[in-house]
Amino acid sequence: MQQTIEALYKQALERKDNPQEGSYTNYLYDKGLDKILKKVGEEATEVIVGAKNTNDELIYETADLFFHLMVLLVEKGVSFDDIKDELGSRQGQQSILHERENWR
Ligand SMILES: N=c1c2ncn([C@@H]3O[C@H](COP(=O)(O)OP(=O)(O)OP(=O)(O)O)[C@@H](O)[C@H]3O)c2ncn1[C@@H]1O[C@H](COP(=O)(O)O)[C@@H](O)[C@H]1O
Repeated sequence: MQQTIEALYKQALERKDNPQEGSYTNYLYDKGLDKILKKVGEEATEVIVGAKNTNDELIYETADLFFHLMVLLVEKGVSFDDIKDELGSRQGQQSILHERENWR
């Protein structure tokens, strides 16, 4: 079974709107922003360590980081569309940069 990052975001949003008993996501919301930021920092570090070890470890830690990032976005009231818009706005910029490099 596969899970998209957007579906992960929606799940995190659903937990915010409808808290569930025993939910790890709700545990993070209850602890607050500093706890979520601490987890994002830890998971980002674990991605770096994982990348130095094995791809299996890198994949595992990346999934952890994505999950905690989605919780952070929900906590801060940033929508997934905000991220998609930002990424979309860079697509054009990137090709302009490449064109400039090709002129040199
Ligand atoms: N993708 C994830 C996911 N990735 C990681 N984790 C949790 O993140 C935690 C990270 O482990 P750590 O050892 O770093 O943390 P810990 O020691 O358990 O807890 P801390 O006190 O350090 O926060 C684990 O408890 C994992 O279960 C996740 N928890 C939930 N999800 C998704 O969110 C959905 C809803 O989950 P609940 O909110 O728990 O119902 C799930 O069905 C999943 O799809």
